[in-house]
Order: sequence, then C-alpha cells, then structure tokens
Amino acid sequence: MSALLSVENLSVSYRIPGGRLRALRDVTLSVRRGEVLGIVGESGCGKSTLAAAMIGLLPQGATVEGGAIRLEGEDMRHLSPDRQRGIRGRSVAMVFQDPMTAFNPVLTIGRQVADFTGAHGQRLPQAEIAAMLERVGIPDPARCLGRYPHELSGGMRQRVAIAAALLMRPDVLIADEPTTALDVTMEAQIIHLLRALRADFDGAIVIVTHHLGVIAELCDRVAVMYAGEVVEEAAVDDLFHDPRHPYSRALLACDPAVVIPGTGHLPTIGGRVPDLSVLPAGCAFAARCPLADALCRTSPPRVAGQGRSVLCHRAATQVAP
Ligand SMILES: Nc1ncnc2c1ncn2[C@@H]1O[C@H](COP(=O)(O)OP(=O)(O)OP(=O)(O)O)[C@@H](O)[C@H]1O
Repeated sequence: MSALLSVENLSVSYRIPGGRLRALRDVTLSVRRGEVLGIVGESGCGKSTLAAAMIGLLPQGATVEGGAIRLEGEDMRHLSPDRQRGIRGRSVAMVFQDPMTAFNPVLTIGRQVADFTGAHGQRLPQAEIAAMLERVGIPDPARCLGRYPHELSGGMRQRVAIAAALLMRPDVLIADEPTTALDVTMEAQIIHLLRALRADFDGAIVIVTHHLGVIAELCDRVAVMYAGEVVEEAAVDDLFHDPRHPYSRALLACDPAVVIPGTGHLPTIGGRVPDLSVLPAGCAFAARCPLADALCRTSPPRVAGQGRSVLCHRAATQVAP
C-alpha cells in the first residue's frame, strides 16, 4: 500500500541570533493507512519540529530548507494557504502534549469542540459530539460539554482533545507527546484508549514520544531520531530485539525497565546532544558512541540497510557495543 503521509529529505532550520540551528536534516519517512508510526528520541532531537512540519504548522523563524511533505502524493508545501488550512485539522489532525494549552479557559468544552469542528467546515450535531466523547471514555458526555477546561483532569482533557481530532475524521492523526503531561495512571489509560481506537481508525497515526514504553505499546514501526536526523527506522519488534544503531541501543539500555545489575542505578547515555547550530563534521553521535572511529568523526554516514534503515558507518559490521 502506498504512503498516506510522507516526508522526503526534509530539512528545517530555525533562525537564531548569529546563525541558524539545523533542527531537521534530510529526514525521510512515511506512514501508510492503518499503520502507527512512532518517532522517538531525546529532548531536542527534532521530534516536535517534525510533527509541526507534518501538519504545516512550523513556528515563526523556522525555514524549510528543502524536501517535501506529501499527503497522498501531493506536496503540501505547494498548496494554496486556503487548501493547507483545509488539510490541517481535517485531513491531518494533531493532539498536543498539554491539552490545557490547546483549550480556551473561559469557554465551555462543548462550545470549543463545536467551534473547532465548525472552523473546519463541519457543523456537527451535539449528539454526534457526545457520542464521540463517550467513545473516548468520558463517562457523562452531556455534563462534560457544559464544563470548563480547568474542571476536567489532565487525562479527561486529553480524551476531549483526541475526540475533537477524531470528529474531523482525519486521514492522519499526529499525537505529539500525548501522555507526557499525565501521571502514570492516566498515561496508562490514554495508551489503552489509543490502542482501542487504532482498531477502528482506518487512517494512519504518528506518535511522537521520548518514551520507549509508548512505542512498544502502540506502534508498528519506529523512527529513532538523533540531532535532527532519523538514525534508524525499523519495525518495532526488530528495534526492540535487534537495535542496530549505537544510539538506538543506548536508548534501549536507558529504559527504566533496565537497571544496572547490583547497583539499582539506571544507565544513562554519557555526553549530550551536539549544538545543532555548530554540528560536527562527521556523525553527530560520534562523540557519545562507543564504536566511533576516525571515519565516524570526519565523514557523515549514509543510510545503510535493506528493509530497515540505519544511519551509521558501523551498522554493516554489526559490532556489539
Ligand atoms: N522556535 C524555535 N526557535 C529556535 N530554535 C528552536 C525552536 N523550536 C525548537 N528549536 C530548537 O530545535 C531543536 C529541535 O527541537 P524540537 O522541539 O523539535 O525537539 P524535540 O525532540 O521535540 O524536543 P522536546 O522533546 O524537548 O520537545 C532544539 O535544539 C530546539 O532548541
């Protein structure tokens, strides 16, 4: 099946005082109908910039330096602003990390959901809105519609945000850190909800997270990002059982489920993500990589591998760390 949403060789930079910060470099990935793609990586590696680019909502100061973002083959960057607005929310809908920031505190939930769907050309009957709230697990939808955002828990607000997105019947649902602002119990409930929804949502879902547990629970495929690049893309099972990029291995080794035997301490990845405004000449991970050699430090790697892609000089040699 062909890609529903794809990003091809996408490069995005931000203007910063004295230069530019290269937030995305040559990113290529795609998601098909019925598929859930996870995007994972440490803070600052470009996940949110990628999600924003996918829905055409890059912040001021961001420039697309090259590449394409295609919805069913059509490059969204070449569409008129009107058509782009039509696609946002309707064909591609987004759920944000903290739904409180997405809601207006002085309007009721019902008014806001109606305004949101109305803004995208759909005047939906209250009954349909209430039915969707019920479907996402809101116990008394009619009462919820009359409440203000601060009267709901974080988990309930996130359910409303998911319902509002789904009411648009989008082809692609992008969820940017949908559980990060929630406590552990609510996080588990939202993961459970997204799992249930994927069974009867026939579009594609993209989930951005720094949490490997969310990837394991929800996704079919995963793109691991580091310093603005996709360093590995693989089926979720393949990544968890046989990570090939040294950064993917390091991320898995830092999973809270993994504790250094005998110490009770969590392993961490030594060093830090490079400054994206002054990138090193070679591989961006070389300074932290246990396998790096002279080639890694001087020459940028190219994508290698069939069926799964790995951006690493050493991937072909498969040397374990
Ligand atoms: N508006 C902006 N102006 C300048 N730099 C920005 C802007 N937004 C993000 N950046 C920078 O771009 C890089 C990528 O940030 P981005 O938020 O996309 O990463 P992320 O992986 O989503 O991180 P997080 O999980 O912390 O949100 C970072 O170095 C960040 O500081």
